[in-house]
Amino acid sequence: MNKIVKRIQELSTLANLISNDSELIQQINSVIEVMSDAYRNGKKTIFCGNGGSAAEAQHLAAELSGKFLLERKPLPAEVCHANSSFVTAVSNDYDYTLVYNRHIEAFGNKGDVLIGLSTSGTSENIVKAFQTAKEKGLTTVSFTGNTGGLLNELADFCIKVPSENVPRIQEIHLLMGHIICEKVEQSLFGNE
Ligand SMILES: O=C(CO)[C@@H](O)[C@H](O)[C@H](O)[C@H](O)COP(=O)(O)O
Ligand SMILES: [Zn+2]
Repeated sequence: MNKIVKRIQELSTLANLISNDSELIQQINSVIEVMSDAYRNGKKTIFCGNGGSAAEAQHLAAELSGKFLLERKPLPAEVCHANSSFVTAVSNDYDYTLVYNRHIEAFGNKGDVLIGLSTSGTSENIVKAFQTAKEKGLTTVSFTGNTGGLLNELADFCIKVPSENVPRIQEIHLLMGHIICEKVEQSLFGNE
């Protein structure tokens, strides 16, 4: 089969699989409720990820804090890697695995929601951030691949994409993130 067609079909097969996964759909619904409640209580969302998942994290944060589908007020959302001076200083003076953890120490507050995107679920900087987030009373949500890795046990909600294919998992993460942004926006501003 043509490689291009094969890749497209991998994604559509995976999307089809999760569209029939009632447990996963229920988890997405729970995350929408948790985030909407957090915003109603004046809290924020913090996203984190590495590599392509860092780009997805900041993409989703911008949908909330900038603009998505509705005309409405901005919702506070940020990523752990946006300040390059902070990232380089903490990496240089301490360790890269502590960067996101330190961001949560500095900016995470009880009732905020931390969303970590990690295909393996084992990225050490995300794991450490989740440990600190738990101690500080944030609600933790992970988007992972099929096993959930270490984040499966650590996160309050671990949404596992049933695949080991890193780019396809990331593409589904973005789909789920977009759905969550749409529904949170709808739940907070839908009747305005
Ligand atoms: O975008 C990609 C692969 O599609 C890469 O940049 C990928 O995100 C990086 O290798 C990450 O470091 C992988 O981390 P994780 O998903 O295991 O947490
Ligand atoms: Zn990529």
